[in-house]
Amino acid sequence: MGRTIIALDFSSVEEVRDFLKGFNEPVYAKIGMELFYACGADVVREVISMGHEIFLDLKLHDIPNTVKGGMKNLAKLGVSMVNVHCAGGSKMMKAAIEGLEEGAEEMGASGKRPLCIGVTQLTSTSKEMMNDEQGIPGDVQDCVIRFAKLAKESGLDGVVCSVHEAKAIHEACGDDFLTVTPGIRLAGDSADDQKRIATPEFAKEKGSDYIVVGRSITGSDSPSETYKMIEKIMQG
Ligand SMILES: O=c1ccn([C@@H]2O[C@H](COP(=O)(O)O)[C@@H](O)[C@H]2O)c(=O)[nH]1
Repeated sequence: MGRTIIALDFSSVEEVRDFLKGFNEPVYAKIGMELFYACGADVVREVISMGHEIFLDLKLHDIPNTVKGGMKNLAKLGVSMVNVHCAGGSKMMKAAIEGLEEGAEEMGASGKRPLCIGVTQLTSTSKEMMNDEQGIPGDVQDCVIRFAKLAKESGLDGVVCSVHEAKAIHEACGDDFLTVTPGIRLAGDSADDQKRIATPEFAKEKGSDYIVVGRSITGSDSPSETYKMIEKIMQG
């Protein structure tokens, strides 16, 4: 599977089917709140049955017991990757892993624990927002590294961060610790609501393990050609 995860930010299964029809190869697809809240687990099962791999981006953030129960059920869907907010703390992150392990175990031989990654600071968050609204002083990178270390200590497999922090995270947490980086834009694209953006070329240079690309692919004239062009950069 590739290193470019396509964000399926649609509101109906028809749009998903129509979009994926244009791809003649299995892709790594991300299902987030918009699609999941509209279509539920059925759309996850359907996209998996088409041969695609799924990052289920629901960003759990609740008390440890609730996150554990939620993750136990998500593990039974057959997705490859799920996530939590690191701000939920180490107990919550450990509970997430326990839930995933229990869910995968209940699936028997067919159940492999999904990878679990922690959202550090959203790529739509700037230094000013972090300082003034969240009340966290300092640079975004310092906060992101602190969360990444906490996620690693809690047993997570990696983090969601921006490309700008990927290299420092690998230095602090090791090359095996995954960096999954949204906020990707092609040269000339609008940043939209994203603040910490980067091109696929820069993501490759900084060692992002996976990039997450939504609108630059879904809004392009030829999504499958744009995907192939981006994936070629990541594989290069
Ligand atoms: O910090 C984060 C975490 C998740 N996302 C998600 O990635 C995609 C990005 O979409 P674009 O259209 O490429 O901006 C979207 O589904 C977000 O929910 C993120 O952007 N930043």
